[in-house]
Amino acid sequence: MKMVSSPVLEAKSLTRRFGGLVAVNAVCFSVNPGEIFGLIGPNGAGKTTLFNLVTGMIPPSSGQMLYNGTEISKLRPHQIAAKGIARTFQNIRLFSNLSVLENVMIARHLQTSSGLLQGVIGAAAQEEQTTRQAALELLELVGLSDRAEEKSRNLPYGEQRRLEIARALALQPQVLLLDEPAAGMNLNEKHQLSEFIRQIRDRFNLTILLIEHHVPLVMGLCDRIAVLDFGQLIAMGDPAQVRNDRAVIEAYLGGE
Ligand SMILES: Nc1ncnc2c1ncn2[C@@H]1O[C@H](COP(=O)(O)OP(=O)(O)OP(=O)(O)O)[C@@H](O)[C@H]1O
Repeated sequence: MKMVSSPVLEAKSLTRRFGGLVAVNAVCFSVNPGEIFGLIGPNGAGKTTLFNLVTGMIPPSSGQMLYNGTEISKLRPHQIAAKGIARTFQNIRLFSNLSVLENVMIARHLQTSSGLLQGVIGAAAQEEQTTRQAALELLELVGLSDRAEEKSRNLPYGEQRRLEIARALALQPQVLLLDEPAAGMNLNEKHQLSEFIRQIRDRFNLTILLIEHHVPLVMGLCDRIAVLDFGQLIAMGDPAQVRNDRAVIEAYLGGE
């Protein structure tokens, strides 16, 4: 008999209003362990709002978000991150004056027992060394180890995006949310990114949600795709199902 695993994430009629606008409207979906789950839709469809709901940046107006079967909708963003849901942002958010290595180490400190303060004052030298080593390994993984001492603001855009992913991975998440990870990348970089996302999924046993406008990347990478339009989920399925869905073609793909 085939084992059916329970979902890592489950949205139950998740709704978010901004005044009269329903940015996310009674959205239901679940994401299985190890899936790469894509979220697409026209500008303003509610994709980032949905990410903000999953990560606790904003509370839902109604509905629930479950993580491993437990409701997380009322938790603060740092509590949700500590539980194992990490993210990157559409507009890169790095500590621009800190080095590449420090950007990753700071995230990692949040996960270690003695915490940020002790790490900074060096009270836990052993742990500091471990944190540094782990951060360097992550930089190696994203191909940035030779930029470790550079201030992050000096990196080109594509490298800043990869640094953001390294920083999110430093939280040792179970779930990783990527908001337009390929934005601003050329075709070759997009290809590499796609391969990289698969690699980190396999290596860290991640479940990945990603928002992405580049349709070929989404279709080639994702196991399943959800399509939002005006806050509503208009389709969900594997890439072939979504590509051939009439409502999706009308709302989104037709304009590509
Ligand atoms: N804080 C806010 N206050 C008011 N309206 C908001 C807020 N955040 C988002 N919205 C509105 O909610 C709708 C959904 O926005 P959202 O950014 O989630 O869309 P999106 O699908 O991520 O778009 P894009 O692809 O352009 O990033 C839009 O109409 C937007 O203007």
